[in-house]
Amino acid sequence: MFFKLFGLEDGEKTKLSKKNLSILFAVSEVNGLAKSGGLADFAKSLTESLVKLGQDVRLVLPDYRKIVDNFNREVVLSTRLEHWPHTAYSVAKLSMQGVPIYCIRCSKYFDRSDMYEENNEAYTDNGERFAFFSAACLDILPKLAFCPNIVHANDWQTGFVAYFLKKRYAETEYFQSMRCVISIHNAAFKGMFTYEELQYLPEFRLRCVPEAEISSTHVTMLKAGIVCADKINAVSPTYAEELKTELGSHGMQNEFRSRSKDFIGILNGCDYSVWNPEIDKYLPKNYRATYQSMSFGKKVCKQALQCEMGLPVKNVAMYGMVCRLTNQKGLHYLLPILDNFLEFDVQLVIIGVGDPFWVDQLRTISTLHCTKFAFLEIYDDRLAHLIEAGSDFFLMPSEFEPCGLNQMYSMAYGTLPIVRGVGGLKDSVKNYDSDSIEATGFVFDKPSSEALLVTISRSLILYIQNPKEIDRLKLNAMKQRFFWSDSARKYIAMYRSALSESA
Ligand SMILES: Nc1ncnc2c1ncn2[C@@H]1O[C@H](COP(=O)(O)OP(=O)(O)O[C@H]2O[C@H](CO)[C@@H](O)[C@H](O)[C@H]2O)[C@@H](O)[C@H]1O
Repeated sequence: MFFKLFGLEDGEKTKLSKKNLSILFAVSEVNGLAKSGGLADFAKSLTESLVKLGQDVRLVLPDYRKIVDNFNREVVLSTRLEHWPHTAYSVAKLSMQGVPIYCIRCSKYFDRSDMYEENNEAYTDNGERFAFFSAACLDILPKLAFCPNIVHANDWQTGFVAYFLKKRYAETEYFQSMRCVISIHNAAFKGMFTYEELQYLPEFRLRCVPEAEISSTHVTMLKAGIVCADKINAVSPTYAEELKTELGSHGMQNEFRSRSKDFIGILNGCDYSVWNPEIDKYLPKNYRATYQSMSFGKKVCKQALQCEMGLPVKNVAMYGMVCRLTNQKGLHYLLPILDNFLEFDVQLVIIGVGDPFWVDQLRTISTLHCTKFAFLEIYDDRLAHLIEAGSDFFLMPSEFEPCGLNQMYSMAYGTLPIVRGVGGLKDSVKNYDSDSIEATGFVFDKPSSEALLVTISRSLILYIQNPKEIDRLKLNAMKQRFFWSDSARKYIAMYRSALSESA
């Protein structure tokens, strides 16, 4: 079926399937080393799944200061980038769960407190930093004698990988059989810079790079990736469709539409070795998908969550939310109705870091409703797991959501997601109002606070009036499976189609 998706015939499928692929996976964060959000989960889980399916995958990321040095890292290369006058760099190699990882070590760019920003201000030289990283991703290949079939770029930070492969290395034999794919995790972040900021790149000195240009003064790294990659995917089928529309494309509908033949959606998976209430080391009580185990386990976890967040320990509907505090996550739908919502007999827990505008408001409202609403400005893995387990409902009223992972994590923990029907949320949550038998959560469509309030109220009424039905839905949700191995197979099909079409 996946081969059909890309128009390959069965004969070709057999021929191509015989050989495992080698893949360089270029990404700006990976869970376990450096994480700011879902991109890091994606990088770790997909590369591990590809390795389990027999592919030779090597990951490359910047060697940030925050990467803790408890791996046995070996420096395998010390070199410098041609055309990049002052920047010597080295490559430290480590291995995580069977995936070799090359860390690009360049103190000028990456030995800083954080990855992209400090005190909510993006680093002013991010263009230079990630242009350098993208160039280094390819520069290391002949020097390390690794000649992958596929270079897999992710989001704007590695958009120039595709550009360099297509342009800078077009005539270089070593690179000629390599093909590039790019995954779009969030097209709202485009990596927009002036030509001025990219003057280290000889190609940009004449200020005429149509592949990346969006005006006479500015370029975006994401556009370069979309224009130059052989294949493109968004992280859910619905987001792939949204990206071709004016409303959902973050202003890039023309670029996405012009590549529609090479553009598909592949839904992310859920890593059940990490997000599984049966084995989760962060929970005070583990549980599985049977009525007794789930209701007792979730009750203990709810009490632990209430204690930890300073809320009264009582049997009450618990709503949870864990996210980066940005406009994307729909806080502008939630905040106007919070006072109303908190008049009900409910509790709400939110943790997140991000925009001070949202932090201040959440803090103020939580002080006013301190017996019902706890907010912590914190990034904390353990608490994220406890919220998933101890809540009855998980809020994701996103403005847009390329895929979303927390709704999948919620379902695994028997916590019903309340989501807006966009992107991957639409593709992964079955709405109670559309199919009450198969339902795994609640979905609303209208981008409004009222629509969210109606849906939350509906979930609460069901919780109070028909707790057995809620438990049935929770068990439904726990039995859902979004395997990374399924996603990985679709990526392999995309890689093969990139290779076969250009062969
Ligand atoms: N305060 C906190 N404490 C602990 N953990 C926290 C946290 N805030 C966030 N996280 C964690 O960060 C991850 C967030 O993942 P998401 O996919 O929901 O969103 P994100 O928008 O970052 O990712 C983008 O990329 C991914 C991957 O493709 C897409 O699914 C998504 O739609 C797209 O926006 C989860 O693992 C979550 O638990």
